[in-house]
Amino acid sequence: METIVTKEEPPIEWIVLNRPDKLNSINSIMIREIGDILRQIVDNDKIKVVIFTGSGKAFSAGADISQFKDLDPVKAWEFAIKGRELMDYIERYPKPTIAMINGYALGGGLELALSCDLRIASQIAELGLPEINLGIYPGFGGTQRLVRLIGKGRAMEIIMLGDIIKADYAERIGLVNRVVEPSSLEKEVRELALKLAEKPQIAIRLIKTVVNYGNDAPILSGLTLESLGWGIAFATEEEKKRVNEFLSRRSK
Ligand SMILES: CCCCC/C=C/C(=O)SCCNC(=O)CCNC(=O)[C@H](O)C(C)(C)COP(=O)(O)OP(=O)(O)OC[C@H]1O[C@@H](n2cnc3c(N)ncnc32)[C@H](O)[C@@H]1OP(=O)(O)O
Repeated sequence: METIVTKEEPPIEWIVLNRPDKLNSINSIMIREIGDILRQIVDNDKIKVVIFTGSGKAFSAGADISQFKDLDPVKAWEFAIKGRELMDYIERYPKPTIAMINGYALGGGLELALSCDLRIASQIAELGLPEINLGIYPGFGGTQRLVRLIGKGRAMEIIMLGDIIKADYAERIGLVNRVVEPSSLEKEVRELALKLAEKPQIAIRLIKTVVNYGNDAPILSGLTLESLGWGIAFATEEEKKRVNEFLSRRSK
């Protein structure tokens, strides 16, 4: 791999964006390599959680702007589709994903974090969608995912002004789940991942399916999906084991 470093630490797979001299900006090679590693590990049952982070002082400063100068409208469209399809794949990935935001998460970098299930940020992280300052706007799904995550008013402010915001404010508006000290970021994220890995994996997968597909559908369709998934959970060993354990403890 040229642009990422991966570390298998079962039950965790670490994917480290690794172009620190370019603040881990996302080029076509990185898009391909992230997709490749995710496809490689998707059937590996030892891996239960995927963590994305960046090397050096950034999570990622966004799409690689140096690639923009060669883009005509059709190539720009194709680049945006490739990036967006990767983000869609991450959002719908069958294993839980965490963005460990160690520094700048800007533009396409923040859009990658938005595709993850959870975002944990260092106190020194800075986030934003500054594309407007380049005369463009988020093209890896940010216009849609940010609105759904934090609401239209706040999303419009972030997308239209393009300001960089601090981690504490990002936590207050629900853009990140939690902010932690830089020195304890890795430890806290690892603990969170291990906690997630202990949960019944089929139920986790059902939650991801119901929440993600339900969120995009009219509420009655989402609720119907919820009921169907709920029924499927009753076909799992984990459900039987955990419900029986609970009931047998109470009958003693
Ligand atoms: C076509 C589909 C597009 C999909 C939608 C996505 C769009 C985008 O993401 S557009 C990019 C949005 N991001 C930005 O506009 C941020 C750009 N970067 C900065 O503003 C600054 O680098 C900074 C504030 C994040 C940090 O500043 P500083 O600490 O002073 O560091 P440098 O500016 O010196 O950066 C170091 C090094 O990294 C290169 N670099 C930084 N960001 C990018 C980037 N997005 N693309 C390419 N290269 C980037 C920067 O050029 C420096 O490299 P050298 O010039 O070789 O030293």
